[in-house]
Amino acid sequence: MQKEILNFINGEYVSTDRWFENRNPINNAVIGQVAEAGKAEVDAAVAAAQAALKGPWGKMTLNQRVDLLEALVAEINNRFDEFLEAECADTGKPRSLASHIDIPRGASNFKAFADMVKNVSGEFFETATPDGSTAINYTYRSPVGVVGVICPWNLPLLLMTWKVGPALACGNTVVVKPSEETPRTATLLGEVMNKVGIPKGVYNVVHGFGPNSAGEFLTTHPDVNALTFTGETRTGEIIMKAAANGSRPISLEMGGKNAAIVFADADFDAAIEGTLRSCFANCGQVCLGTERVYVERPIFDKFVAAMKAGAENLKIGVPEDPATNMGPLVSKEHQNKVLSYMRIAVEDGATVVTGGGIPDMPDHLKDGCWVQPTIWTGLPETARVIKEEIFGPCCHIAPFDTEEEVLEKANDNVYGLATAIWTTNVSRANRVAQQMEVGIAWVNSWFLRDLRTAFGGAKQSGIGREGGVHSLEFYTELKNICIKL
Ligand SMILES: NC(=O)c1ccc[n+]([C@@H]2O[C@H](COP(=O)([O-])OP(=O)(O)OC[C@H]3O[C@@H](n4cnc5c(N)ncnc54)[C@H](O)[C@@H]3O)[C@@H](O)[C@H]2O)c1
Ligand SMILES: O=C/C=C/C=C(\O)C(=O)O
Repeated sequence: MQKEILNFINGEYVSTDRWFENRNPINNAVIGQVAEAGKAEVDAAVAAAQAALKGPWGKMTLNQRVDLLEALVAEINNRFDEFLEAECADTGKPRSLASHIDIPRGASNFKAFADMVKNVSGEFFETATPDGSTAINYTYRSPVGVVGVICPWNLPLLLMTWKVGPALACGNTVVVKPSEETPRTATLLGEVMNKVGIPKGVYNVVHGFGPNSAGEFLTTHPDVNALTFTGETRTGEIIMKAAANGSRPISLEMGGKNAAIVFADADFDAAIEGTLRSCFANCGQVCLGTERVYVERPIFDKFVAAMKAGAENLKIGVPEDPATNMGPLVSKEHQNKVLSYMRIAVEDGATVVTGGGIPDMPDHLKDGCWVQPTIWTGLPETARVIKEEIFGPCCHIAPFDTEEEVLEKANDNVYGLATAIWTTNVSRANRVAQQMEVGIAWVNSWFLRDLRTAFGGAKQSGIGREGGVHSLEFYTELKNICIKL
Protein backbone atom coordinates (compact mmCIF):
# COMPACT_ATOMS: atom_id res chain seq x y z
CA MET A 1 0.00 0.00 0.00
CA GLN A 2 1.17 3.51 -0.89
CA LYS A 3 3.08 5.34 1.88
CA GLU A 4 3.22 8.64 -0.01
CA ILE A 5 -0.04 9.86 -1.47
CA LEU A 6 0.56 12.43 -4.17
CA ASN A 7 -1.48 14.90 -6.16
CA PHE A 8 -2.37 13.85 -9.70
CA ILE A 9 -1.98 16.73 -12.12
CA ASN A 10 -1.89 16.58 -15.91
CA GLY A 11 -1.43 12.81 -15.89
CA GLU A 12 1.46 12.85 -13.43
CA TYR A 13 1.94 12.30 -9.74
CA VAL A 14 3.11 15.52 -8.13
CA SER A 15 4.74 15.92 -4.73
CA THR A 16 4.94 19.09 -2.62
CA ASP A 17 6.94 20.18 0.40
CA ARG A 18 3.94 20.13 2.76
CA TRP A 19 2.72 16.79 4.09
CA PHE A 20 -0.14 15.72 6.29
CA GLU A 21 -0.80 12.40 7.97
CA ASN A 22 -3.04 9.65 6.69
CA ARG A 23 -4.33 7.56 9.59
CA ASN A 24 -6.06 4.23 9.81
CA PRO A 25 -9.16 4.57 12.01
CA ILE A 26 -8.98 1.01 13.35
CA ASN A 27 -6.01 1.96 15.59
CA ASN A 28 -5.30 5.60 14.65
CA ALA A 29 -1.86 4.59 13.34
CA VAL A 30 -0.17 6.78 10.74
CA ILE A 31 -0.14 4.71 7.54
CA GLY A 32 0.91 7.31 5.02
CA GLN A 33 1.78 10.91 4.28
CA VAL A 34 -0.26 13.04 1.91
CA ALA A 35 1.27 15.82 -0.19
CA GLU A 36 -0.83 18.93 0.37
CA ALA A 37 -1.52 20.96 -2.74
CA GLY A 38 -0.92 24.68 -2.39
CA LYS A 39 -2.11 27.44 -4.64
CA ALA A 40 0.55 26.62 -7.24
CA GLU A 41 -0.57 22.99 -7.55
CA VAL A 42 -4.24 23.92 -7.71
CA ASP A 43 -3.44 26.49 -10.41
CA ALA A 44 -1.53 23.83 -12.33
CA ALA A 45 -4.39 21.33 -12.03
CA VAL A 46 -6.99 23.85 -13.21
CA ALA A 47 -4.74 24.96 -16.08
CA ALA A 48 -4.24 21.32 -17.10
CA ALA A 49 -7.99 20.74 -17.00
CA GLN A 50 -8.64 23.84 -19.10
CA ALA A 51 -5.99 22.79 -21.62
CA ALA A 52 -7.43 19.26 -21.83
CA LEU A 53 -10.78 20.67 -22.93
CA LYS A 54 -9.03 21.99 -26.04
CA GLY A 55 -6.86 18.90 -26.55
CA PRO A 56 -7.69 15.38 -27.79
CA TRP A 57 -10.41 14.92 -25.14
CA GLY A 58 -12.37 17.93 -26.40
CA LYS A 59 -12.14 16.69 -29.98
CA MET A 60 -13.29 13.14 -29.30
CA THR A 61 -16.54 11.81 -30.64
CA LEU A 62 -19.10 10.70 -28.10
CA ASN A 63 -18.42 7.08 -29.01
CA GLN A 64 -14.69 7.44 -28.41
CA ARG A 65 -15.36 8.97 -25.03
CA VAL A 66 -17.80 6.23 -24.12
CA ASP A 67 -15.26 3.56 -25.16
CA LEU A 68 -12.69 5.09 -22.84
CA LEU A 69 -15.15 5.17 -19.94
CA GLU A 70 -16.03 1.53 -20.55
CA ALA A 71 -12.32 0.67 -20.48
CA LEU A 72 -12.09 2.57 -17.21
CA VAL A 73 -14.87 0.43 -15.74
CA ALA A 74 -13.04 -2.74 -16.78
CA GLU A 75 -9.76 -1.52 -15.30
CA ILE A 76 -11.34 -0.53 -11.97
CA ASN A 77 -12.73 -4.05 -11.83
CA ASN A 78 -9.30 -5.50 -12.72
CA ARG A 79 -7.82 -3.62 -9.78
CA PHE A 80 -10.80 -4.19 -7.51
CA ASP A 81 -8.69 -5.53 -4.64
CA GLU A 82 -6.35 -2.55 -4.64
CA PHE A 83 -9.29 -0.16 -4.52
CA LEU A 84 -10.82 -2.23 -1.75
CA GLU A 85 -7.64 -2.19 0.30
CA ALA A 86 -7.16 1.57 -0.19
CA GLU A 87 -10.76 2.38 0.76
CA CYS A 88 -10.70 0.19 3.85
CA ALA A 89 -7.33 1.61 4.96
CA ASP A 90 -8.70 5.16 4.83
CA THR A 91 -12.10 4.49 6.38
CA GLY A 92 -11.77 1.27 8.40
CA LYS A 93 -15.08 0.11 6.92
CA PRO A 94 -15.73 -3.63 6.62
CA ARG A 95 -14.45 -5.22 3.41
CA SER A 96 -17.81 -6.96 3.09
CA LEU A 97 -19.45 -3.52 2.80
CA ALA A 98 -16.91 -1.85 0.52
CA SER A 99 -16.79 -4.88 -1.79
CA HIS A 100 -20.58 -4.78 -2.21
CA ILE A 101 -21.22 -1.05 -2.26
CA ASP A 102 -18.25 1.33 -2.56
CA ILE A 103 -16.02 -0.28 -5.15
CA PRO A 104 -18.66 -1.76 -7.49
CA ARG A 105 -20.45 1.62 -7.47
CA GLY A 106 -17.12 3.28 -8.25
CA ALA A 107 -17.17 1.33 -11.50
CA SER A 108 -20.89 1.45 -12.23
CA ASN A 109 -21.01 5.24 -11.82
CA PHE A 110 -18.94 5.44 -15.01
CA LYS A 111 -20.96 2.75 -16.78
CA ALA A 112 -24.34 4.28 -15.98
CA PHE A 113 -23.44 7.70 -17.36
CA ALA A 114 -21.62 6.31 -20.38
CA ASP A 115 -24.85 4.46 -21.19
CA MET A 116 -26.92 7.55 -20.52
CA VAL A 117 -25.06 9.91 -22.83
CA LYS A 118 -25.24 7.30 -25.61
CA ASN A 119 -29.00 7.11 -25.36
CA VAL A 120 -30.25 10.52 -24.36
CA SER A 121 -32.31 12.53 -26.83
CA GLY A 122 -32.87 16.26 -27.15
CA GLU A 123 -35.78 18.59 -27.96
CA PHE A 124 -36.95 19.51 -31.43
CA PHE A 125 -39.61 22.08 -32.39
CA GLU A 126 -40.83 23.18 -35.77
CA THR A 127 -41.71 26.87 -35.61
CA ALA A 128 -43.86 28.92 -37.97
CA THR A 129 -42.15 32.20 -38.95
CA PRO A 130 -43.86 35.57 -39.68
CA ASP A 131 -42.97 35.37 -43.38
CA GLY A 132 -44.81 32.11 -43.74
CA SER A 133 -41.85 29.76 -43.81
CA THR A 134 -40.59 27.61 -40.95
CA ALA A 135 -37.69 27.35 -38.58
CA ILE A 136 -36.41 24.38 -36.64
CA ASN A 137 -35.29 24.63 -33.04
CA TYR A 138 -33.19 21.96 -31.46
CA THR A 139 -31.16 21.55 -28.31
CA TYR A 140 -27.44 21.04 -28.34
CA ARG A 141 -25.41 20.19 -25.27
CA SER A 142 -21.80 21.16 -24.69
CA PRO A 143 -19.67 20.47 -21.63
CA VAL A 144 -19.70 23.18 -18.95
CA GLY A 145 -15.88 23.04 -18.86
CA VAL A 146 -13.70 22.43 -15.81
CA VAL A 147 -15.68 21.05 -12.90
CA GLY A 148 -14.38 21.36 -9.34
CA VAL A 149 -15.42 18.25 -7.39
CA ILE A 150 -15.30 18.54 -3.59
CA CYS A 151 -15.83 15.25 -1.77
CA PRO A 152 -16.51 13.95 1.76
CA TRP A 153 -14.95 10.97 3.52
CA ASN A 154 -17.85 8.64 4.16
CA LEU A 155 -18.13 6.88 0.78
CA PRO A 156 -15.00 8.27 -0.85
CA LEU A 157 -14.84 6.45 -4.19
CA LEU A 158 -18.61 6.12 -4.59
CA LEU A 159 -19.41 9.79 -4.00
CA MET A 160 -16.47 11.05 -6.05
CA THR A 161 -17.23 8.92 -9.11
CA TRP A 162 -20.92 9.77 -8.75
CA LYS A 163 -19.81 13.22 -9.93
CA VAL A 164 -16.75 12.43 -12.05
CA GLY A 165 -18.66 9.73 -14.01
CA PRO A 166 -21.31 12.07 -15.45
CA ALA A 167 -18.84 14.97 -15.71
CA LEU A 168 -16.54 12.96 -17.99
CA ALA A 169 -19.38 11.30 -19.88
CA CYS A 170 -20.57 14.80 -20.79
CA GLY A 171 -17.09 15.79 -22.02
CA ASN A 172 -15.94 17.94 -19.11
CA THR A 173 -12.63 17.81 -17.30
CA VAL A 174 -12.35 17.70 -13.50
CA VAL A 175 -10.22 18.73 -10.58
CA VAL A 176 -11.13 16.58 -7.59
CA LYS A 177 -10.48 17.56 -3.98
CA PRO A 178 -10.98 14.38 -1.93
CA SER A 179 -11.52 14.65 1.79
CA GLU A 180 -8.29 15.02 3.74
CA GLU A 181 -9.38 11.91 5.69
CA THR A 182 -9.68 9.68 2.62
CA PRO A 183 -7.20 10.53 -0.14
CA ARG A 184 -6.34 7.05 -1.39
CA THR A 185 -8.90 5.83 -3.91
CA ALA A 186 -9.09 9.14 -5.80
CA THR A 187 -5.30 8.99 -6.12
CA LEU A 188 -5.32 5.38 -7.29
CA LEU A 189 -7.92 6.25 -9.93
CA GLY A 190 -5.27 8.45 -11.59
CA GLU A 191 -3.25 5.33 -12.47
CA VAL A 192 -6.34 3.78 -14.00
CA MET A 193 -7.04 6.90 -16.06
CA ASN A 194 -3.51 6.79 -17.46
CA LYS A 195 -3.63 3.05 -18.11
CA VAL A 196 -6.77 3.20 -20.24
CA GLY A 197 -5.62 6.30 -22.12
CA ILE A 198 -7.83 9.06 -20.77
CA PRO A 199 -5.89 12.10 -22.00
CA LYS A 200 -3.75 13.96 -19.50
CA GLY A 201 -5.42 16.82 -17.70
CA VAL A 202 -8.93 15.33 -17.91
CA TYR A 203 -8.82 13.96 -14.36
CA ASN A 204 -6.80 15.79 -11.71
CA VAL A 205 -6.62 15.32 -7.96
CA VAL A 206 -5.45 17.91 -5.44
CA HIS A 207 -5.07 17.01 -1.77
CA GLY A 208 -5.59 19.16 1.25
CA PHE A 209 -8.05 20.76 3.61
CA GLY A 210 -10.75 23.40 3.21
CA PRO A 211 -9.89 26.92 4.37
CA ASN A 212 -6.58 28.31 3.15
CA SER A 213 -5.81 25.00 1.47
CA ALA A 214 -6.68 23.04 -1.67
CA GLY A 215 -10.44 23.23 -1.03
CA GLU A 216 -10.55 26.99 -0.87
CA PHE A 217 -8.01 27.46 -3.68
CA LEU A 218 -10.06 25.21 -5.96
CA THR A 219 -13.52 26.58 -5.19
CA THR A 220 -12.39 30.21 -5.52
CA HIS A 221 -10.41 29.61 -8.70
CA PRO A 222 -11.86 31.78 -11.48
CA ASP A 223 -11.08 29.22 -14.21
CA VAL A 224 -13.21 26.52 -12.59
CA ASN A 225 -16.47 26.67 -14.52
CA ALA A 226 -18.79 24.72 -12.20
CA LEU A 227 -18.65 23.30 -8.68
CA THR A 228 -20.17 20.15 -7.29
CA PHE A 229 -19.95 19.47 -3.58
CA THR A 230 -20.95 16.75 -1.16
CA GLY A 231 -20.44 17.36 2.53
CA GLU A 232 -21.71 19.35 5.48
CA THR A 233 -24.29 22.07 4.99
CA ARG A 234 -22.11 24.78 6.58
CA THR A 235 -19.26 23.95 4.18
CA GLY A 236 -21.69 23.95 1.25
CA GLU A 237 -22.80 27.45 2.16
CA ILE A 238 -19.21 28.70 2.07
CA ILE A 239 -18.65 27.06 -1.31
CA MET A 240 -21.91 28.50 -2.61
CA LYS A 241 -20.60 31.97 -1.79
CA ALA A 242 -17.41 31.15 -3.68
CA ALA A 243 -19.50 30.03 -6.64
CA ALA A 244 -21.28 33.38 -6.70
CA ASN A 245 -18.04 34.97 -7.90
CA GLY A 246 -18.27 34.53 -11.63
CA SER A 247 -21.91 33.31 -11.42
CA ARG A 248 -20.83 29.70 -11.59
CA PRO A 249 -23.31 26.82 -11.43
CA ILE A 250 -23.19 24.74 -8.27
CA SER A 251 -24.65 21.46 -7.12
CA LEU A 252 -24.83 20.81 -3.39
CA GLU A 253 -25.46 17.47 -1.67
CA MET A 254 -25.35 18.19 2.03
CA GLY A 255 -26.34 17.05 5.49
CA GLY A 256 -29.39 15.17 6.68
CA LYS A 257 -31.34 14.14 9.76
CA ASN A 258 -33.42 11.49 8.14
CA ALA A 259 -36.55 10.02 9.66
CA ALA A 260 -37.84 6.49 9.26
CA ILE A 261 -41.58 6.00 9.75
CA VAL A 262 -42.80 2.55 10.71
CA PHE A 263 -46.55 1.85 10.67
CA ALA A 264 -48.03 -1.00 12.65
CA ASP A 265 -49.08 -2.82 9.46
CA ALA A 266 -45.48 -2.97 8.16
CA ASP A 267 -43.74 -6.25 7.45
CA PHE A 268 -42.08 -6.22 10.86
CA ASP A 269 -38.96 -8.22 10.02
CA ALA A 270 -38.31 -6.24 6.85
CA ALA A 271 -38.73 -2.96 8.75
CA ILE A 272 -36.28 -4.08 11.42
CA GLU A 273 -33.74 -5.31 8.89
CA GLY A 274 -34.00 -2.09 6.84
CA THR A 275 -33.94 0.22 9.85
CA LEU A 276 -30.92 -1.53 11.37
CA ARG A 277 -29.12 -1.03 8.08
CA SER A 278 -30.20 2.58 7.71
CA CYS A 279 -29.06 3.41 11.25
CA PHE A 280 -25.85 1.43 11.48
CA ALA A 281 -24.45 0.72 7.99
CA ASN A 282 -21.02 2.28 7.50
CA CYS A 283 -21.06 2.99 11.24
CA GLY A 284 -23.92 5.43 10.68
CA GLN A 285 -21.85 7.59 8.33
CA VAL A 286 -24.25 7.65 5.40
CA CYS A 287 -25.95 10.89 4.48
CA LEU A 288 -29.13 8.96 3.72
CA GLY A 289 -29.00 7.10 7.02
CA THR A 290 -31.67 7.25 9.70
CA GLU A 291 -31.15 9.04 13.01
CA ARG A 292 -34.84 9.47 13.93
CA VAL A 293 -37.23 6.53 13.97
CA TYR A 294 -40.97 7.01 14.49
CA VAL A 295 -42.91 3.84 15.25
CA GLU A 296 -46.71 3.48 15.49
CA ARG A 297 -47.55 2.88 19.13
CA PRO A 298 -49.03 -0.67 18.96
CA ILE A 299 -45.68 -2.09 17.81
CA PHE A 300 -43.38 0.40 19.59
CA ASP A 301 -42.14 -1.81 22.44
CA LYS A 302 -41.65 -4.82 20.19
CA PHE A 303 -39.82 -2.66 17.66
CA VAL A 304 -37.46 -1.14 20.23
CA ALA A 305 -36.68 -4.60 21.62
CA ALA A 306 -35.91 -5.97 18.16
CA MET A 307 -33.72 -2.97 17.30
CA LYS A 308 -31.83 -3.42 20.57
CA ALA A 309 -31.25 -7.11 19.82
CA GLY A 310 -30.14 -6.27 16.27
CA ALA A 311 -27.75 -3.53 17.40
CA GLU A 312 -26.24 -5.76 20.06
CA ASN A 313 -25.79 -8.47 17.48
CA LEU A 314 -23.59 -6.33 15.25
CA LYS A 315 -20.02 -7.55 15.10
CA ILE A 316 -17.67 -4.63 15.58
CA GLY A 317 -14.24 -5.32 14.14
CA VAL A 318 -11.51 -4.84 11.57
CA PRO A 319 -12.23 -4.66 7.83
CA GLU A 320 -10.63 -7.97 6.85
CA ASP A 321 -12.64 -10.08 9.29
CA PRO A 322 -15.52 -11.45 7.19
CA ALA A 323 -17.74 -11.52 10.28
CA THR A 324 -17.37 -7.74 10.83
CA ASN A 325 -20.43 -5.72 10.02
CA MET A 326 -19.50 -2.54 11.80
CA GLY A 327 -16.20 -0.68 11.60
CA PRO A 328 -14.90 2.40 13.41
CA LEU A 329 -15.79 6.02 12.74
CA VAL A 330 -13.50 7.77 10.30
CA SER A 331 -11.34 9.76 12.73
CA LYS A 332 -10.67 10.64 16.35
CA GLU A 333 -12.21 14.05 15.69
CA HIS A 334 -15.42 12.47 14.48
CA GLN A 335 -15.39 9.94 17.33
CA ASN A 336 -15.19 12.85 19.81
CA LYS A 337 -18.11 14.57 18.08
CA VAL A 338 -20.29 11.44 18.19
CA LEU A 339 -19.35 10.72 21.82
CA SER A 340 -20.25 14.30 22.76
CA TYR A 341 -23.76 13.73 21.37
CA MET A 342 -23.96 10.54 23.44
CA ARG A 343 -23.31 12.63 26.54
CA ILE A 344 -25.78 15.31 25.45
CA ALA A 345 -28.51 12.69 24.98
CA VAL A 346 -28.02 11.47 28.56
CA GLU A 347 -27.91 15.02 29.94
CA ASP A 348 -31.19 15.71 28.15
CA GLY A 349 -32.77 12.71 29.87
CA ALA A 350 -32.66 9.99 27.23
CA THR A 351 -33.19 6.35 28.10
CA VAL A 352 -30.17 4.57 26.64
CA VAL A 353 -31.64 1.37 25.21
CA THR A 354 -28.24 0.13 24.12
CA GLY A 355 -24.73 1.45 23.52
CA GLY A 356 -23.85 4.99 24.45
CA GLY A 357 -20.06 4.78 24.55
CA ILE A 358 -16.90 3.09 23.34
CA PRO A 359 -16.96 -0.71 22.93
CA ASP A 360 -14.39 -2.82 24.71
CA MET A 361 -11.78 -3.58 22.07
CA PRO A 362 -8.59 -5.69 22.22
CA ASP A 363 -5.41 -3.81 23.17
CA HIS A 364 -4.04 -3.39 19.64
CA LEU A 365 -7.29 -1.65 18.59
CA LYS A 366 -7.87 0.44 21.70
CA ASP A 367 -6.71 3.66 20.03
CA GLY A 368 -9.16 3.22 17.16
CA CYS A 369 -12.19 5.41 16.52
CA TRP A 370 -14.78 2.91 17.77
CA VAL A 371 -18.24 3.68 19.11
CA GLN A 372 -21.09 1.42 20.09
CA PRO A 373 -24.28 1.27 18.07
CA THR A 374 -26.60 3.36 20.18
CA ILE A 375 -30.36 3.62 20.59
CA TRP A 376 -32.19 6.20 22.67
CA THR A 377 -35.83 6.63 23.59
CA GLY A 378 -37.79 9.05 25.73
CA LEU A 379 -36.55 12.42 24.49
CA PRO A 380 -38.75 15.38 23.59
CA GLU A 381 -38.71 16.40 19.93
CA THR A 382 -36.70 19.50 20.84
CA ALA A 383 -33.69 17.48 22.06
CA ARG A 384 -30.44 18.19 20.25
CA VAL A 385 -29.86 14.57 19.22
CA ILE A 386 -33.25 14.66 17.48
CA LYS A 387 -32.60 17.97 15.77
CA GLU A 388 -28.91 17.93 14.80
CA GLU A 389 -27.03 15.70 12.36
CA ILE A 390 -24.69 13.42 14.32
CA PHE A 391 -23.47 11.19 11.46
CA GLY A 392 -22.84 8.25 13.75
CA PRO A 393 -24.37 4.82 14.51
CA CYS A 394 -27.22 6.11 16.62
CA CYS A 395 -30.92 6.78 16.53
CA HIS A 396 -33.75 7.96 18.71
CA ILE A 397 -36.95 5.92 18.55
CA ALA A 398 -40.25 7.62 19.39
CA PRO A 399 -43.85 6.35 19.30
CA PHE A 400 -46.63 8.03 17.30
CA ASP A 401 -50.40 7.66 17.12
CA THR A 402 -51.57 9.28 13.88
CA GLU A 403 -50.34 9.89 10.37
CA GLU A 404 -50.75 13.67 10.78
CA GLU A 405 -48.71 13.66 13.97
CA VAL A 406 -45.83 11.69 12.49
CA LEU A 407 -45.71 13.82 9.36
CA GLU A 408 -45.54 16.94 11.50
CA LYS A 409 -42.67 15.52 13.58
CA ALA A 410 -40.74 13.98 10.72
CA ASN A 411 -40.86 17.21 8.70
CA ASP A 412 -39.94 19.44 11.63
CA ASN A 413 -36.25 19.69 10.75
CA VAL A 414 -34.04 22.04 8.76
CA TYR A 415 -32.77 19.10 6.69
CA GLY A 416 -34.73 17.18 4.07
CA LEU A 417 -32.61 14.54 2.40
CA ALA A 418 -34.29 11.14 2.64
CA THR A 419 -36.88 9.05 4.41
CA ALA A 420 -37.83 5.40 4.70
CA ILE A 421 -41.52 4.57 5.15
CA TRP A 422 -42.53 1.09 6.25
CA THR A 423 -46.15 0.03 5.65
CA THR A 424 -48.12 -2.48 3.60
CA ASN A 425 -50.83 0.09 2.86
CA VAL A 426 -49.87 1.38 -0.58
CA SER A 427 -52.21 4.37 -0.49
CA ARG A 428 -50.80 5.53 2.79
CA ALA A 429 -47.23 4.95 1.62
CA ASN A 430 -47.90 7.12 -1.40
CA ARG A 431 -49.66 9.82 0.62
CA VAL A 432 -46.93 10.03 3.27
CA ALA A 433 -44.10 9.91 0.73
CA GLN A 434 -45.63 12.82 -1.16
CA GLN A 435 -45.95 14.90 1.98
CA MET A 436 -42.46 14.28 3.31
CA GLU A 437 -40.21 17.30 2.71
CA VAL A 438 -37.33 15.29 1.27
CA GLY A 439 -35.55 14.64 -2.00
CA ILE A 440 -35.63 10.84 -1.73
CA ALA A 441 -38.39 8.72 -0.19
CA TRP A 442 -38.01 4.96 0.06
CA VAL A 443 -41.02 2.78 0.79
CA ASN A 444 -40.32 -0.63 2.33
CA SER A 445 -36.63 -0.29 1.48
CA TRP A 446 -33.58 1.83 2.10
CA PHE A 447 -30.62 2.68 -0.15
CA LEU A 448 -32.22 0.84 -3.06
CA ARG A 449 -30.52 2.83 -5.80
CA ASP A 450 -31.20 3.23 -9.51
CA LEU A 451 -28.64 5.60 -10.99
CA ARG A 452 -31.14 6.96 -13.51
CA THR A 453 -33.23 8.52 -10.75
CA ALA A 454 -33.03 12.03 -9.30
CA PHE A 455 -30.77 12.25 -6.26
CA GLY A 456 -30.53 15.25 -3.95
CA GLY A 457 -31.94 16.98 -0.93
CA ALA A 458 -34.71 19.39 -0.01
CA LYS A 459 -34.33 22.29 2.44
CA GLN A 460 -30.79 22.55 3.89
CA SER A 461 -29.86 19.13 2.53
CA GLY A 462 -28.99 20.44 -0.88
CA ILE A 463 -29.56 22.35 -4.04
CA GLY A 464 -30.07 20.66 -7.37
CA ARG A 465 -30.36 17.04 -8.34
CA GLU A 466 -27.81 14.65 -9.76
CA GLY A 467 -28.50 11.22 -11.28
CA GLY A 468 -29.73 10.25 -14.75
CA VAL A 469 -30.77 13.19 -16.92
CA HIS A 470 -30.47 15.48 -13.89
CA SER A 471 -26.70 15.01 -13.97
CA LEU A 472 -26.84 15.85 -17.66
CA GLU A 473 -28.58 19.12 -16.79
CA PHE A 474 -25.79 20.06 -14.41
CA TYR A 475 -22.78 18.85 -16.36
CA THR A 476 -23.75 20.34 -19.72
CA GLU A 477 -24.62 23.74 -21.05
CA LEU A 478 -27.86 23.46 -22.97
CA LYS A 479 -28.03 25.56 -26.09
CA ASN A 480 -31.05 26.12 -28.30
CA ILE A 481 -30.19 26.40 -31.97
CA CYS A 482 -32.84 27.98 -34.16
CA ILE A 483 -32.42 27.56 -37.92
CA LYS A 484 -34.71 29.46 -40.25
CA LEU A 485 -35.34 27.34 -43.31
N1 LIG B 1 -26.36 14.78 0.57
C1 LIG B 1 -25.46 13.87 0.24
O1 LIG B 1 -25.52 13.26 -0.80
C2 LIG B 1 -24.32 13.59 1.18
C3 LIG B 1 -23.53 12.46 0.96
C4 LIG B 1 -22.48 12.17 1.84
C5 LIG B 1 -22.20 13.01 2.89
N2 LIG B 1 -22.97 14.10 3.10
C6 LIG B 1 -22.68 14.97 4.24
O2 LIG B 1 -21.29 15.15 4.39
C7 LIG B 1 -20.95 15.37 5.74
C8 LIG B 1 -19.78 14.49 6.11
O3 LIG B 1 -18.71 14.75 5.27
P1 LIG B 1 -17.49 15.71 5.65
O4 LIG B 1 -17.36 15.77 7.14
O5 LIG B 1 -16.32 15.28 4.83
O6 LIG B 1 -17.99 17.14 5.14
P2 LIG B 1 -17.17 18.49 5.14
O7 LIG B 1 -18.13 19.53 4.70
O8 LIG B 1 -16.42 18.68 6.40
O9 LIG B 1 -16.05 18.29 4.04
C9 LIG B 1 -16.38 17.98 2.69
C10 LIG B 1 -15.26 18.45 1.79
O10 LIG B 1 -15.22 19.88 1.77
C11 LIG B 1 -13.89 20.32 1.98
N3 LIG B 1 -13.94 21.65 2.59
C12 LIG B 1 -14.11 21.96 3.91
N4 LIG B 1 -14.14 23.30 4.06
C13 LIG B 1 -13.98 23.84 2.83
C14 LIG B 1 -13.93 25.19 2.35
N5 LIG B 1 -14.02 26.24 3.17
N6 LIG B 1 -13.76 25.39 1.03
C15 LIG B 1 -13.66 24.34 0.19
N7 LIG B 1 -13.70 23.05 0.59
C16 LIG B 1 -13.86 22.81 1.88
C17 LIG B 1 -13.29 19.22 2.85
O11 LIG B 1 -11.88 19.29 2.83
C18 LIG B 1 -13.88 17.99 2.21
O12 LIG B 1 -13.14 17.63 1.06
C19 LIG B 1 -22.23 15.08 6.51
O13 LIG B 1 -22.84 16.31 6.82
C20 LIG B 1 -23.09 14.34 5.51
O14 LIG B 1 -24.47 14.42 5.71
C21 LIG B 1 -24.01 14.41 2.27
O1 LIG C 1 -23.65 9.32 2.22
C1 LIG C 1 -24.40 9.51 1.29
C2 LIG C 1 -24.70 8.55 0.32
C3 LIG C 1 -24.95 8.95 -0.93
C4 LIG C 1 -25.20 8.03 -1.95
C5 LIG C 1 -25.22 8.38 -3.23
O2 LIG C 1 -24.87 9.57 -3.66
C6 LIG C 1 -25.64 7.47 -4.25
O3 LIG C 1 -26.01 6.33 -3.97
O4 LIG C 1 -25.60 7.90 -5.40
